Amino acid sequence: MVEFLPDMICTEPDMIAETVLLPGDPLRAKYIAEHFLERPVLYNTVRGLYGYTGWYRGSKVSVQSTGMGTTCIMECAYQLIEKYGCKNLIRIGTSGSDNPDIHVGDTICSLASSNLSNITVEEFGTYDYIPTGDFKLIKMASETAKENHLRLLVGPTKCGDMLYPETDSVPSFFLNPLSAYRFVGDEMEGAGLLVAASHYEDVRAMVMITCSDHQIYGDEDTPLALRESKYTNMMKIALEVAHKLDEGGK
Ligand SMILES: O=P(O)(O)O[C@H]1O[C@H](CO)[C@@H](O)[C@H]1O
Ligand SMILES: O=c1cc[nH]c(=O)[nH]1
Repeated sequence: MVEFLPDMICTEPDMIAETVLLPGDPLRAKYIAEHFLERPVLYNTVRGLYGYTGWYRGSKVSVQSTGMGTTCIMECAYQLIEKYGCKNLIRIGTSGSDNPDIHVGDTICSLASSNLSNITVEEFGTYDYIPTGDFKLIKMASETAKENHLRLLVGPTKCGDMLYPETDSVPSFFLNPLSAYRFVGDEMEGAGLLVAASHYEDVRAMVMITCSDHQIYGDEDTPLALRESKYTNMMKIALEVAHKLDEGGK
């Protein structure tokens, strides 16, 4: 077993389920545990990264908050996989978007996470590695959304280290050309999770996000206080996928 210091997740070996939902925000983890899970147990409070395990429709499911950024989610993913044997990692985050076809509240599933963060440069050098979501999980999410009459948009997303890039401090070539590629969402952890999971043959990962604010339709933005609780469609789809995986992936 690889030893990680400092630990981000400290609990007993069998406390965490094979399928883990991963919101960045610890209070979103708390909301899901309190509103969707039966008999939830808080198993982690290290660094305020709440982690809960409970039962959803008879299936054991965990919800572990990751904090913000690719480094945090990668460390969480490695610890979940190496120390706790987790197999299915599903991010459930929030995002911005500069795509005119996307609106605040839309639920998105990332096909591939185009990476503006330094993590892949460090690992792959000039080799253009493209972090992609697991096909089986994406297919399950897509079918689950359809079965439940929920809208789910599947497409490429962007992952960067800056939440609010300031136009006066970032060169315009960094910002503008990318908006022409019609990424469906823009967040800060997706590529980290997909790269971390790609190191393990038997681990699957998927990135789901809900658009919480929009670069074109700024008047639609979700108030901060509602960002823990508002994205229930994404939560339901992810929990149903976790349940299906527990039932044998049907
Ligand atoms: O809502 P979460 O999951 O934290 O995700 C998004 O929200 C944070 C920025 O507000 C970043 O972590 C971004 O990726
Ligand atoms: O990463 C994020 C998350 C929410 N909204 C954004 O604009 N970016």
